Amino acid sequence: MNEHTASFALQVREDQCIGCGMCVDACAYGAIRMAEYPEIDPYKCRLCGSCVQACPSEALALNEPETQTQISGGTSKGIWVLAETEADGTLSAVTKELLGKAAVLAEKLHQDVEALLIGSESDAAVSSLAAYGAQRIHLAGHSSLASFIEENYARAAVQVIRECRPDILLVGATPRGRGLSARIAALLQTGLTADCTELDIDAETGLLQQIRPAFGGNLMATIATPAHRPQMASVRPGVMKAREADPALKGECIRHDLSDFKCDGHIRLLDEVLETAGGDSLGNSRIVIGVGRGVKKKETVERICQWAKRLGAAVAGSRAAVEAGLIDAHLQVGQTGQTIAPDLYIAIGISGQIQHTAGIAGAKRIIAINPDKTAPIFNVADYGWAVPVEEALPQLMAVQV
Ligand SMILES: Cc1cc2nc3c(=O)[nH]c(=O)nc-3n(C[C@H](O)[C@H](O)[C@H](O)COP(=O)(O)OP(=O)(O)OC[C@H]3O[C@@H](n4cnc5c(N)ncnc54)[C@H](O)[C@@H]3O)c2cc1C
Repeated sequence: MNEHTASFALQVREDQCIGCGMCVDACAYGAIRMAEYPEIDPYKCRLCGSCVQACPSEALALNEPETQTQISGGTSKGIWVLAETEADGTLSAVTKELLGKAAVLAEKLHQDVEALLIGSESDAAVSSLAAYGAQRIHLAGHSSLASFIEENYARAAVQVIRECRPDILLVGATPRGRGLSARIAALLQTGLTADCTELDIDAETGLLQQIRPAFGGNLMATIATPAHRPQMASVRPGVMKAREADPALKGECIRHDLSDFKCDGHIRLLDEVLETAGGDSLGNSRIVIGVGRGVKKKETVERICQWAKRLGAAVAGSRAAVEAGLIDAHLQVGQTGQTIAPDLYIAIGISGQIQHTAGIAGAKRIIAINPDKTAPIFNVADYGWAVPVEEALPQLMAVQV
């Protein structure tokens, strides 16, 4: 067997290999190179099994359970958070929130909170990670990680994770984190529960309970990863609570040697374009006005936008409002849109289906404006006004702020 078999699911039985090279031809990913025996690149191999089928001498075999058990060995330790930074190098809000939850989990498991920061060694981010509770900060720096390329970041993360074997890895379900976490989980052959709304530890088994809405929000599913490590979960921004930062806290910094790190090579960054669509500002706004299908007219949405400007509020919308062309898709709030936690959410013409309210669960106060008194939005609203938007808006706009 070659060197990959201990940590990789595709085995090469050298004593059976006749050196025909049919596996090389069969591989659609260019993952096999013929030396004396086939050499598998674990980063390129997708475990599709084409080479196994093509091999006339049964010299290749997929051995998933054995590999996964080995990765899952009993030595996994540490609640890790995959840190994400903003363009200015500061820590993203979701990273702080995940560190807050990691501290709660770590206390239950008597383990440490650790953070993995890829590509950046920004002092601000490192001291911030420590201040928010990371006891150990793993830095994975390399020239090819200066810009975010998902494939390269995933490989770097996997290299460090294989070395340190964390028990749990939490990732922000941001546009970056979603793709990255999926790649990391696939490379490590472990499970990943995306978009968790709650995390806990099972008192009996010590397993991470990964809780999220399922079947269109009709039930809450609790998912566990009993046989693989790390147990991976992604969490949307705004769902968990960050703990207070303590600048006096100092974390241990561990720089990982990635000198022999090989980047994917398939993807080259040609240009970076600044995203100005405004979706980010939604997450940072203290007041958000949600537009629903009940608003009906574009002109009414424009008037709501004028009112929002006066209030210093951002405007978002329901999926039905997006589908009706009233609101841009990147401003959709809910299960398949953004999760927000403003101080005040004003829902206008929104019925309040679970798929929408899943995105505003963290809002401190909710005001609902809807002529239908039986609309479910009133069940979650702190204040309700059962009038049509056409009647409410002129009165709201007349109020001096
Ligand atoms: C898998 C899945 C994922 C989904 N993800 C999301 C998601 O991320 N976000 C999301 O929002 N939805 C999502 N949905 C859709 C969701 O189920 C609802 O269909 C949607 O939220 C309804 O939007 P709405 O409240 O604007 O429209 P409606 O349900 O049509 O409600 C319109 C409301 O406007 C009121 N109204 C009528 N006239 C007026 C008036 N003149 N003034 C004021 N109010 C008025 C009505 O009384 C009604 O309550 C998802 C659905 C599925 C199945």
